[in-house]
Amino acid sequence: MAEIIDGKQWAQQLNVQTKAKVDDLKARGISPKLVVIIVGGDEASQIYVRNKHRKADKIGILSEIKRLPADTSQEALLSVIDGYNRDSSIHAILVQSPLPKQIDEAAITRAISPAKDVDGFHPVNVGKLYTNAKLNFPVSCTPKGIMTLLRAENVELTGANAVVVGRSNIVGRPMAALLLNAGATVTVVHTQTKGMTDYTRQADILVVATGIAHLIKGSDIKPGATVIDVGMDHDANGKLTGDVDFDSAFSVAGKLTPVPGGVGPMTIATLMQQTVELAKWSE
Ligand SMILES: NC(=O)C1=CN([C@@H]2O[C@H](COP(=O)(O)OP(=O)(O)OC[C@H]3O[C@@H](n4cnc5c(N)ncnc54)[C@H](OP(=O)(O)O)[C@@H]3O)[C@@H](O)[C@H]2O)C=CC1
Ligand SMILES: Nc1nc(=O)c2c([nH]1)NC[C@@H]1CN(c3ccc(C(=O)N[C@@H](CCC(=O)O)C(=O)O)cc3)C=[N+]21
Ligand SMILES: [Mg+2]
Repeated sequence: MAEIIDGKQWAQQLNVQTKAKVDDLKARGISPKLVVIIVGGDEASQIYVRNKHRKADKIGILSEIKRLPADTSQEALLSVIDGYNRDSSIHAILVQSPLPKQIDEAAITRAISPAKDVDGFHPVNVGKLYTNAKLNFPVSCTPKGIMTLLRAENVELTGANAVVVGRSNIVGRPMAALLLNAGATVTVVHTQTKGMTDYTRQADILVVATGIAHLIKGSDIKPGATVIDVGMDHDANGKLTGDVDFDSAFSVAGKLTPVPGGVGPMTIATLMQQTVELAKWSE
């Protein structure tokens, strides 16, 4: 039977540390500030944005939500970003994905100042991550939060066989880079992989980020493995669930994150942590 990784509890611990850092910065006259830009009315996005806003408030981070209509042009969004890039009271900018079709996400990613890129999506920051630069720079919050979880849980990273399911810019790719930098042997599998479960069954650490509910079953998992479920999916009844079939995984895995209460809270806590880091690095 797996040990359940309590992401909520580890997130709370991180938030306590972050709050102390906010208090320190404030005593020195710096008030960390995050701006979240949301284009259109995607309901799931609204929930995440509200959660982020509430958490920032509790920790003492200033946060602003900029809501733009769904028909906002790319030019108009670029000009909003430019305003925030120039505003020295703002330390962190997040443009919530997904964006409407008329907007080129990659162009938006490149427009955010790398120094305010709290998602770590800018090619300059991705390059630093991929080259394992010994510098201060932001990293995508979900995989960075997963590394914090793995370390908090004392999961051996050096020489571990790590398999990442999914290759998105937000989760799979930065996750693979972080695990590689930590000394794991990393395999990334995706929709074009032949015999995907031959790989997952070798994984000491299995991170699943596909958006496919219950894609990974207990029989796809190496006994005793640490399984990190990033998925935020909905089952047939519309209930929030993960990419891992929890019930069958539970009897095989060594450690397992639940959905909700696993990776999600760590993502938000890491966003807060990184907002404060950006404020500090900007001094
Ligand atoms: N908890 C959190 O903090 C966060 C949760 N999420 C959740 O994580 C999940 C993934 O998000 P994201 O990475 O943005 O999703 P994307 O849709 O951008 O990427 C999904 C990846 O999974 C791969 N994939 C899809 N189906 C399969 C399959 N059947 N077998 C193997 N690989 C497959 C895709 O492969 P290919 O490239 O070949 O198409 C793709 O690389 C979603 O449920 C999302 O809601 C996302 C961000 C943060
Ligand atoms: N630019 C950008 N950056 C992101 O980081 C980003 C994004 N766009 N688009 C959407 C995804 C998704 N995401 C989540 C954040 C928190 C929870 C979260 O708090 N989940 C809780 C609660 C879920 C609930 O109960 O609704 C949990 O899993 O326990 C989930 C998912 C960030 N994302
Ligand atoms: Mg896809």
